[in-house]
Amino acid sequence: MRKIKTLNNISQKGLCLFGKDYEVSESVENPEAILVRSAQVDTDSFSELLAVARAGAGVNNITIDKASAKGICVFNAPGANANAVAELVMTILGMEVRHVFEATNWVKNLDPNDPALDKTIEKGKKMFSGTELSGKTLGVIGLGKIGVLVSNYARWKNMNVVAYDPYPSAANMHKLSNVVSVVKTIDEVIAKSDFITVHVPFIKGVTENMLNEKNLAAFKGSIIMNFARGGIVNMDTVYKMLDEGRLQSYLTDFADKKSLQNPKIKIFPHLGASTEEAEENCAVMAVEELKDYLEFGVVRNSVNFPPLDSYPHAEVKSRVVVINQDVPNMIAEITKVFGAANINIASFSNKSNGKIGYNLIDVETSVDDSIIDALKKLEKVIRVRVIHF
Ligand SMILES: NC(=O)C1=CN([C@@H]2O[C@H](COP(=O)(O)OP(=O)(O)OC[C@H]3O[C@@H](n4cnc5c(N)ncnc54)[C@H](O)[C@@H]3O)[C@@H](O)[C@H]2O)C=CC1
Ligand SMILES: O=C(O)CCC(=O)C(=O)O
Repeated sequence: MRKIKTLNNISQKGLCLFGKDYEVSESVENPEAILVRSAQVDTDSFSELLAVARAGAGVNNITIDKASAKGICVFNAPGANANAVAELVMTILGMEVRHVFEATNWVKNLDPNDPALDKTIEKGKKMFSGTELSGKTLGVIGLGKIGVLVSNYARWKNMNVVAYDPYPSAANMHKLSNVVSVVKTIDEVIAKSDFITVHVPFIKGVTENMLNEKNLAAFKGSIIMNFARGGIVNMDTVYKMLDEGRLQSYLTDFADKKSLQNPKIKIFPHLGASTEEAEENCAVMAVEELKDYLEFGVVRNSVNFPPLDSYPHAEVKSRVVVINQDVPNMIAEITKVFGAANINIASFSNKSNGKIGYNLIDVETSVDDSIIDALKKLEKVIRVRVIHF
């Protein structure tokens, strides 16, 4: 029985794919794999752990470096919740420029017994007169799965879009509307935008404080949105800009203590991915990734291991998975162990990503413990396991 620990609420649509050979619950001890959304995972706390799957995009809640050092594969679910976030961002932006949050709140707090209620409402609505999105410029920082969708939705609303991403992927760029203006610096986005939205991962020391006092000095627009992660936009700068009237509002999925008190900051409860569709998509993708990894050693959508998507052919009896540091001569060292034991290798697949070397060695016989021990003894080998068919 394979043991899977779930943290957070994971959609049944994904969980039911595990099947009868899996014990899946929050209370599982010594799990082989963890399925998580936003909870913190310290991979060093689980001695048997082979893999962690994030049913979502951001992996800053998982100790990736510790995981790599122990040969634990970490997956995410790229794009599976992107539409949910993109729709929410555009919805909230549309509501904000029309002052919908304040307006509905004002109506709700009127005296229900006021005989002139209709008149009061008609008279008061001028307080909430807004602007339109059409013709305004949206700055998009990060053109990944979410940023591209946000850009395209903004174009459909007849907005101008100016966007920046230092590492755009071809797959994402092919999906981007060809009238989006892609610029080479974040400063250009800031200078040209009426509204800014960020869609990059939080990476300490890299995207941390990516929007800050220095570059936001050039912002002449009114709204900044952060539905990516707290820490990407420098909050001291936001408070200062709001106080000085240089910013109308800050809309975010991530609260900090001080922001709760500020009426110009609208905070949502990390709501971006909370749709039935996104939760199902993420859970299904994450469970499929975990099952393929545990049952076949296949690596798809890992954030720390190289991709290796190869199933064994019908005669294969054992698949040996060797995870090593990505240094020269490892393939020779590994194959030598099989040669010395006079075992024919039916198939050898190897991929590396500069940090991790990942090998799948298929044989048509069983593999005894002495081979595994010899592989484990190789310097720079991090982890070895055998999958029997
Ligand atoms: N509020 C919520 O519920 C959700 C929040 N998120 C957050 O949104 C982030 C983005 O999600 P996706 O678009 O799905 O991820 P993605 O991986 O498809 O896109 C991220 C983009 O950021 C870019 N990027 C990386 N480093 C950068 C840097 N230093 N400067 C500028 N761009 C950089 C990448 O090149 C990539 O194009 C996630 O990492 C996560 O933190 C994601 C889903 C739900
Ligand atoms: O699972 C969630 O609700 C959060 C989603 C998220 O932040 C992500 O996918 O990065």
